[in-house]
Amino acid sequence: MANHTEFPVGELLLRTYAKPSDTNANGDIFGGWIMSQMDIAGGMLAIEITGGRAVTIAVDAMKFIKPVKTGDIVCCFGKVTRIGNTSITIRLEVWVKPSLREAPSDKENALYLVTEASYTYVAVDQEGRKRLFPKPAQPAPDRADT
Ligand SMILES: CC(=O)SCCNC(=O)CCNC(=O)[C@H](O)C(C)(C)COP(=O)(O)OP(=O)(O)OC[C@H]1O[C@@H](n2cnc3c(N)ncnc32)[C@H](O)[C@@H]1OP(=O)(O)O
Repeated sequence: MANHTEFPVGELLLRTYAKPSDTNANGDIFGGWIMSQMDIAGGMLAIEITGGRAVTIAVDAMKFIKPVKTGDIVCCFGKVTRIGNTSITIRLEVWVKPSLREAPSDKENALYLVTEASYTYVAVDQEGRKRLFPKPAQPAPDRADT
């Protein structure tokens, strides 16, 4: 997978927080909940870029790097890495800002990478059949990259 950097890839697509109801018996957040947030985040970008309905066809290279705790602020960043005829692939990263209760110092309060993956979406019509979509004139904005 891509090299890890100090900064998130692409733009901020979704920001939420992890609730006690999203935890497993160890008190860590379920991987499935994180995958779901990533799917929602990438799906919104896919709809924007393909100009209509889009469905998830594949998830690749999913890696859970660090656990997420209850109260953590969960930020999904994404960047389009491939545009096909009917599909697009988006690299998604989840970065966490620890719960303020547990992060007394500035350093501990910094964002850190917890999960990464590539999600592929297919543009579909109202009947759920794949559809062609016009390719964007230029790559999607990459506001978080400097
Ligand atoms: C099961 C669920 O409920 S999952 C949750 C939500 N997702 C869904 O419901 C999607 C269910 N899947 C489907 O309905 C169908 O697979 C469809 C309509 C999305 C696509 O059906 P098909 O016409 O058979 O797709 P096809 O195999 O031709 O692939 C379409 C595009 O996806 C790409 N693709 C297919 N498989 C993969 C894969 N494993 N990884 C990456 N891209 C893939 C193809 O390369 C093609 O892209 P391109 O046109 O840009 O070159």
